[in-house]
Amino acid sequence: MSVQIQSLTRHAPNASRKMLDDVSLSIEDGAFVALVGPSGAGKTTLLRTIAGLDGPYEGTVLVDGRTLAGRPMRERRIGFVFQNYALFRHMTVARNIAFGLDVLPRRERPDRGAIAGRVAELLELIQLPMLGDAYPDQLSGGQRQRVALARALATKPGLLLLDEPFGALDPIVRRQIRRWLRGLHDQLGLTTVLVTHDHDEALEVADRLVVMQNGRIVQEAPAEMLDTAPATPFVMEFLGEALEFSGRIVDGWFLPDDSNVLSFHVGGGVDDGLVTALLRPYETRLVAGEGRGRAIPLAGGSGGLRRLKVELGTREVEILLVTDQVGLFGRDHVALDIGRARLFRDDRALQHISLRPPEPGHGKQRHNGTVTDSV
Ligand SMILES: Nc1ncnc2c1ncn2[C@@H]1O[C@H](COP(=O)(O)OP(=O)(O)OP(=O)(O)O)[C@@H](O)[C@H]1O
Repeated sequence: MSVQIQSLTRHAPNASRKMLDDVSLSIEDGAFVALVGPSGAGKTTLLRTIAGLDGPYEGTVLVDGRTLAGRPMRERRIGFVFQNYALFRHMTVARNIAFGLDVLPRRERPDRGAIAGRVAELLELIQLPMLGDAYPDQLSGGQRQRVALARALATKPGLLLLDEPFGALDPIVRRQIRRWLRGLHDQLGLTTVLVTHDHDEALEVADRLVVMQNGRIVQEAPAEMLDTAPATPFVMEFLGEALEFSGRIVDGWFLPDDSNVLSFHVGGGVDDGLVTALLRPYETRLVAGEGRGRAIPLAGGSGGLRRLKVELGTREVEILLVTDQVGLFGRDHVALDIGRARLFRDDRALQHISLRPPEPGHGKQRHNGTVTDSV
């Protein structure tokens, strides 16, 4: 099932504040989309609006090309799972799963045998075939979460809306269940929208991320694209630790304010002026024999990366460096190469720079008018 949202705005009840502010989003049939962003960004509000649970709003929300208004819940083919999975404690797992079918009007309700068959099928699907007679209190958190998913799937929805469904689980179970969910999504041909705070979770499970902030969509893109070409500094920082360097563009070069950071060529067509450069700590490199910086190894680091403190003179930054640069640790007279930085002006990316392919000879840096090879 597809979802089309056009210019959606929602105000907080009895307030002029906008919970959603001119949101437009298109989710194609079969997509797995994650809504991410800080607390209060509007993720839950957007999800509930897609489900037709709340109103009123301005704009258009179409599910499979039709508005939900006036369509009874059971015709909408939408499954919902919330963080507090709220299974009925006095009902067995099987009765919980069957609930959505049991409450259908008589003429639409499958007969008892068909419901029992569907429940058995779903118990297999969630890999808990023996637990139909158990009660929720007898299950682990991860098992309960799978039952909640089975309950949402009982009426064969085409669209699955998940609001922080794994929030209460420990990290290991959380990782297992999200992989399982992704498999289920593919197997059943669902369209899934997942709200999560956790960008790692979103990156692992979803095809596309929608980053929200203050009721607006800041950027929507496949995960890799968000990291290579974040639209704003907020997106860059939301996705992981980032180092910030201020500077200026002059004649196609980025000239950093820190004297022990190397300038780099950004290509033509960029207006001169102030910019901010952001990059990941593991995207930096050290250049020996240039500048007056000092690199000091720190404890920690993983995956073949060592953590270092680099004293730049006016400030210090912590970077991650591949261990084969070990010869530089503890050396004076180093400079920092930040040629992989994304550049921003007025809080917006200079996209043509961020998306530029690596230039041949990357590593040739000009510093104080000279060109050196970086390590
Ligand atoms: N019933 C309500 N009345 C007034 N304001 C509300 C109501 N529900 C949500 N809001 C406000 O709308 C904004 C968006 O809230 P929402 O719950 O959608 O954010 P969220 O991104 O899902 O946050 P979280 O990650 O903390 O769940 C917030 O500023 C919140 O305070």
